[in-house]
Amino acid sequence: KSPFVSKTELPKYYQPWMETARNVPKLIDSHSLRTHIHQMPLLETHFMKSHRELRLAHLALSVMTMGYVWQEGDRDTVKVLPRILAVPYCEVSQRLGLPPILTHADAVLANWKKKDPQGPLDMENLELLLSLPGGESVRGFFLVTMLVELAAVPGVKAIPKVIAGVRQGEVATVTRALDSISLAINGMKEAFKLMHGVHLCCRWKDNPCMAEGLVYEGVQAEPMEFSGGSAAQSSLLHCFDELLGVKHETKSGTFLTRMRDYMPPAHKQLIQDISSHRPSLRDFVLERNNAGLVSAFDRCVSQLVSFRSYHINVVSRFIAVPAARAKQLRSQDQGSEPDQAIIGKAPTALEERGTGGSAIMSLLKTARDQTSNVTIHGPLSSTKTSDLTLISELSSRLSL
Ligand code: HEM
Repeated sequence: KSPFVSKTELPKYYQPWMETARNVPKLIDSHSLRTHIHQMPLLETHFMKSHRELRLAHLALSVMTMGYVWQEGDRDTVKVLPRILAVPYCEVSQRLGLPPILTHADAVLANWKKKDPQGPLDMENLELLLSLPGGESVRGFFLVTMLVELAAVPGVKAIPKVIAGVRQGEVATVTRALDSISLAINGMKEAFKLMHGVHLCCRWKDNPCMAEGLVYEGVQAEPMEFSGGSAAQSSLLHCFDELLGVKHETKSGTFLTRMRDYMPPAHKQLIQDISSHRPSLRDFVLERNNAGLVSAFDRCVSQLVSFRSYHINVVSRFIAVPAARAKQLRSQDQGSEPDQAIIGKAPTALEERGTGGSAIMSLLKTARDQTSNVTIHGPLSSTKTSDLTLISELSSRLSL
């Protein structure tokens, strides 16, 4: 079987889950999802055998849980997830080694299918298996992120070639494999350009609307806390960072390391394997001091920096600027009608976290700058210019 196929159906026994999960946006619209979930049967999880079935079940249970918690927006969240969801959700999560919350591995990696199975993997021919309220913007957000993942595939496949080449001392093999990686990272940035909106997945960790976390009824009496879905949970950049020897400083490093607990264990293991190989790629490049090899290495770093710069621009455009604008309007407290529209659309998550906006921008910027530090021929001059204008425009608004 091709690895690029998501499971789209569960055994018939699980129909109540799949039917409810497919209707989450509609049931939220009619404010009836919670009532609907209370009427579902408590299902056993042992009829699911394969990894892909479990991944689809995790996705379905995650979507229902997100809908259940946020049905009334962030003003009326719940403190307890009923056992009908909580018990099977935690069982499935445990079998997969994933936390019981919607992760990148659910919303993006296990959540798509081709409309025409013979057709291409592109936006027109892809659809989500399950969605959340937000229509086209949710579709675009998850599917474009999936296309970014897809663009990275030749790069990920080249990593073992780099490692083998380093072990065997083959400069030409390593150079060629590094070229595939920089090409793939460039492709990731190109795919990212299809992104036209945002969707913030909510969390019950460090979230003022759910300061006490969430009790998973029938699992444990104490509330649990989990971070929300984010592409920081994608293994891609972690893999490339480890290969190139990028060392993240304490704060962003702690965050990124925590995000690895939100990945399927095999992904986390891959990152660890890449990081533990010796001699390290960077040491090999320094030791051989071959001009072609050094520039292939530096091109990879440069592409990774450029991807992170583009990401910073996207986050500025879609989150930080609208959040700052909405905050400003809200503090004036009497917006005109168009102003109210801006307030309504802005992602409140950042505003309400107070310093959250600037903390996130600073985390992203630090991660980008740490990447730039691993070049052999010194920090990259081109890296800081592309988002400089936006950042300085933002600085005044967000006191970065
Ligand atoms: C509209 C699209 C996107 C927005 C608004 C966005 C937003 C964010 C935010 C706010 C963070 C900070 C950490 C957090 O709160 O989780 C973050 C981190 C991160 N995001 Fe995105 N993101 C987007 C798309 C993507 C895509 C498509 C990728 C690549 C697959 C990606 C990869 C990352 C990575 C790797 C981090 C960790 C920081 C780093 O390693 O540089 N993001 N993103």
